[in-house]
Order: sequence, then C-alpha cells, then structure tokens
Amino acid sequence: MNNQSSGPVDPLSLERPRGTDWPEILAIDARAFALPKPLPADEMIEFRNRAGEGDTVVVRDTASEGQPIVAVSLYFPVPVTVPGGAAATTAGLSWVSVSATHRRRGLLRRMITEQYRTWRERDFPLATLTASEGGIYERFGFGPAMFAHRIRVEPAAAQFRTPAPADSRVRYGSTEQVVRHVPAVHRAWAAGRNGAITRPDTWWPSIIADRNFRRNSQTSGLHYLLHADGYAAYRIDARDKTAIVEDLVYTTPQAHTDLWRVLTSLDLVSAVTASIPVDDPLPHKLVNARALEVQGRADQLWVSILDVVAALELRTYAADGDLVLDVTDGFGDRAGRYRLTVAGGRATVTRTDDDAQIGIDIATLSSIYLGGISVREMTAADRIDADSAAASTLASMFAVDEAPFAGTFF
Ligand SMILES: CC(=O)SCCNC(=O)CCNC(=O)[C@H](O)C(C)(C)COP(=O)(O)OP(=O)(O)OC[C@H]1O[C@@H](n2cnc3c(N)ncnc32)[C@H](O)[C@@H]1OP(=O)(O)O
Repeated sequence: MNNQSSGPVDPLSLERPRGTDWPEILAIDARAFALPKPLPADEMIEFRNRAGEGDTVVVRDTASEGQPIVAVSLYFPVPVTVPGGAAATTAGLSWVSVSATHRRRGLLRRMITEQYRTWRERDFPLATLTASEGGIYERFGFGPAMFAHRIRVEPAAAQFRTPAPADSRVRYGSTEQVVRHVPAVHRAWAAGRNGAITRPDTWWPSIIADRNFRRNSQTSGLHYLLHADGYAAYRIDARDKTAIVEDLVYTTPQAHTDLWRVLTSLDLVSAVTASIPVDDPLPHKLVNARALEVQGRADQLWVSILDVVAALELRTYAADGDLVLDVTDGFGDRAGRYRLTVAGGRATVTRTDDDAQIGIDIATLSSIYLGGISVREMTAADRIDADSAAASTLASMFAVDEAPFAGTFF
C-alpha cells in the first residue's frame, strides 16, 4: 500500500502498524485528544487485543527521523441492537488521530477510505463511531443516530411519587459480585434496548478494573449498586460533591426506580449527574419533574449504513409499505435505487431501476435508521425529498417505540 508514482515520492505512506509502533500510536492519540498522558501499558495490551479484532492503519512520514507515525485510525467489531432486537455487528471506528503537524492534508480521508474498503470487503452492514466534533463525519456517510440527555438531579428536591419500599432491594457490590452480576445484566439490558452496544466479554476486565487514568485525583473509583434486575455504577467528584453516574442499566421498571431512589438519596451529595436516554421515564416518576434538570443534549452513536440491503433488512418496521428510495452517496459505493417492501414488519430490499418516491442521502438514511431522528424532522429540515404521502408512509414505517441509546462510549 506504499505510494508509488512516477512523480516525486510521497513521504507519507499508509501502512498497517508494526508491533513496536504501539507506544508511538498511544503518544499520537494522547496528543491529538489533548490527554494529560497516554494509556498505561496494561490498558494498552487490552486495547491492542480489541484493535486486533478489526484493523488499524497508520500513516508513516518516511522523511521524519524522530516520530514517524503521524496518523492512526482503527476499528473493531461493536455489536449494536437494532429495532426489533437483532444484534448488528458494526465496524466501530475509533482512535482517529492526525498529528497537529500534518492536519488538513487529507490523511483522515486517506485512512477512512482504506477502512471503508475493508468494511465492505468484510461485509459489515453498518459502521459506527462516537464523534469528537459534529462537523467531520457526514462527508463520509455517517449521521448522528441517537442523542442522550445530560441531567443533574438534586437529591434534596427529588421525591418519588411512589413511597419507598421497606427494603431498597439494592446493595453495594463487592468486586466478585460485580464480576458475576454486572456483565450479565448489561448483556440482558443491551439485547432489549434499541441502539444499545453489547460490550464484548473482552471489554469488561478493563471497565471493572477502573484504572486511575479514567479519572482525576479528586474523583473516586466506581461504586457499584446492584439490583437483581440491574445495576448502577457511579463515582464521587470530591471537588463539588457530585455523584457521576457512569452506567445505569435495568431490565425491569422496578429496578430503574429502585436504583434511582438510592442514587437520589445519597447523603452529603450536592447533585447526581448522568447521561440518560431522551425518553427516560425518571422525570415522570418524580413529584416535581423540575428536580431533574436537562443540562444538555449530546449526540451519542453515529451510524453509517454500509450495505443498504443488509442493514434495512436487519431491523423491523412499525408499518407495512412499499417505497423506492433513491440513495445518494458522495463518498462510497452505496448510491442507487432500492425498493423497500415491508410486510408484517419485516423488510425485503432489492435494487431497482423503478422511479423513486424518496430522495435521501446515505448519512440521512443512517440518521433515521434507529429512529433517533424521525423522518418527520428530516423531512422538515429538507433532508428528505418526498411528497407528503410518501413521507408519511416512510415515517410510519421507521417509527420506533423506544429512543435508541448506546450506553457505551468507545
Ligand atoms: C471516531 C473518532 O475517533 S472521532 C475523533 C477524531 N479525532 C480528533 O478529534 C482528534 C483531533 N483531531 C485530529 O486528529 C484531526 O484534526 C482530524 C482527525 C479530526 C482530521 O484529520 P485531517 O487529516 O486534518 O483531516 P483531512 O485533511 O483528511 O480532512 C478530511 C475532510 O474533513 C474535513 N475536516 C477535517 N477536520 C475537520 C473538523 N475538525 N471539522 C470539520 N471538518 C473537518 C476537512 O476539511 C476535509 O474535508 P473535505 O475532504 O471534504 O474537503
């Protein structure tokens, strides 16, 4: 894959990394993401194993003597639940870093072009990522596919409508209990939640180890609250006495109530902060919904549909219908007309030359795929070209019962 041309030799060469490159890759990443220090060595080994399940590309500046690696991009398989409950193995793009000395010279584009080629070769239906900035990835066919509310609850003001049970049914867990309970209950939660990432078994040791680099010196390690049907993991920031909820998963509404009830009764804590689904029932369980303040809305997972036929056939639909979509794609090979026929909630998708009722680009289709942005919103924003009857059919088909929520950053 070295660049070979008859003109001047391009010193920037796109390659797979050598084993000895990893410390430099970590250093590049730390600089690019403005981190205080690179990932520690034990974490690096786990991360390399994760990256080993996908593919990593680097750009080497062969003219540089000091630190020749100037860019890195990698992906690994990330399982995501789609509407209807199927688990899609997505290509999770991560660690995209270009050295400040080499920015805006097309290195990101070169790396993603190569990653895209691999994804298509390996038949991934979807690619996913969590974005550092909102303006970068649409040009490559990614769209924001779900949002989370950043919330702040003041324990003193949060009173539940239902009385507290005599026993909270929640206990702090020992490490052994956490290892036994948490991955299993998370897996059960993710299997039933639209848009959720199922964390592969290999991710858990690092999450549970909760090594120091994940927090600053004023922030505690994770405290796990365990419930038969869920768990919450939070840490305390000693500077402002807030409890930061990192995970709250549940498979029954009772577990959601029981866990939040304990979290909002922490003494000497000024506020509890969390990132929750946009349709989380918590505010409606409180006597005064304003005890919960939504401080912001952030995009969570970005999705790019790689294989239109496979992706659209993977999810289920809320209404039957028959539409031809004219999909445009300014980056890859996904453009074309696709007939989407839904019967009994399941889709059959075929390429066609028939006239289209819907004009849509691949990033917009990716944004509506999980239902995190509605067809109505995208039509109103002029991102979908359709008459009102076709737009209404598409909206009914793509409607979801539950807002997508990934629950994991990668
Ligand atoms: C999934 C993830 O890992 S998200 C993390 C992304 N990484 C970071 O944010 C770390 C810090 N930033 C960086 O390392 C780099 O600035 C990157 C990776 C964002 C961009 O790398 P570059 O090599 O400079 O990008 P490149 O020159 O290939 O640009 C590709 C296109 O993206 C555009 N672009 C690049 N950076 C940005 C940006 N921050 N905002 C908007 N557009 C951008 C370019 O204008 C270019 O557009 P075009 O090809 O349509 O004309």
